[in-house]
Amino acid sequence: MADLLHISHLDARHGLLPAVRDLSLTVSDGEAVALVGANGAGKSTLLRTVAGAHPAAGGTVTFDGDDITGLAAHRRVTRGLALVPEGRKLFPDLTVEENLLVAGRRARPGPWSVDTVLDAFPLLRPIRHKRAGSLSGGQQQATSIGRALMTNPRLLLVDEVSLGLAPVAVDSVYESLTALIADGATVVLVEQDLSRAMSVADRVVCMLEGRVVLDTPVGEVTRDQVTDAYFGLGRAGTTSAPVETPAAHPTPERT
Ligand SMILES: Nc1ncnc2c1ncn2[C@@H]1O[C@H](COP(=O)(O)OP(=O)(O)OP(=O)(O)O)[C@@H](O)[C@H]1O
Repeated sequence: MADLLHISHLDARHGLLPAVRDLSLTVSDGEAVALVGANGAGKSTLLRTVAGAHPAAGGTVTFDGDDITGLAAHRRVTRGLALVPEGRKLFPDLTVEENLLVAGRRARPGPWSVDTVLDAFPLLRPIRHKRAGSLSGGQQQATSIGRALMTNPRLLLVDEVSLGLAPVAVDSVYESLTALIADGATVVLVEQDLSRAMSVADRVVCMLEGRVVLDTPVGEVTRDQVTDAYFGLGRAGTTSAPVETPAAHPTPERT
């Protein structure tokens, strides 16, 4: 598989606070990567920096062979990068369909249209004329992913896929995501539910304090090894239960 995204020695800050530190990562065409890590590990900042929504303080982002480190976010969209942001960020007064159509105005040529999005996310079909602000969390997440698909991305970055969703909504969103991945979509998804993440991804990348501490094919790592990396326990290979630390997310386990 060819490299689609290559991140090299990337730094990103919030004021003086380093959120992403000297981070290097490659995503190949057709790969599904689960990006995991505790609260504050830098996952959202990394995705936002790749999408151009946050400035890089150092390093480079190369997409399909071109250095896009200084490129405006909307130009990255036209090159095929789409971000589903944390918190969905829909237009609450527009309907589902209108939210999709707005994104479609920046679309690259490709298979995605309102109809194909509604096929991929059947839960949206009966509510296509409802205001986005009136939807449940799961409906909003599906709309937000659909909106990103409308740009016909080559790489889909999805932040916090299941955060705040009811279990039945998580099932539904993942059913659609799984089908997209099976269809060959290139996806990086940030997910706090490790089991979920590992069930759909080819590779798992774990961040801790702005750095990658684990980057491995899903089939070559146990859930406990990922949990250890997640908590910075440095004892990958053991099968001991996770230990709560103040920096850790309270619910890495799927309940
Ligand atoms: N807008 C901001 N202003 C200041 N600091 C920020 C801001 N956003 C994030 N940070 C800080 O940057 C670091 C990385 O945060 P980031 O949100 O990227 O991590 P994360 O892994 O996505 O965590 P979470 O799961 O909580 O979203 C944290 O220390 C966080 O407090």
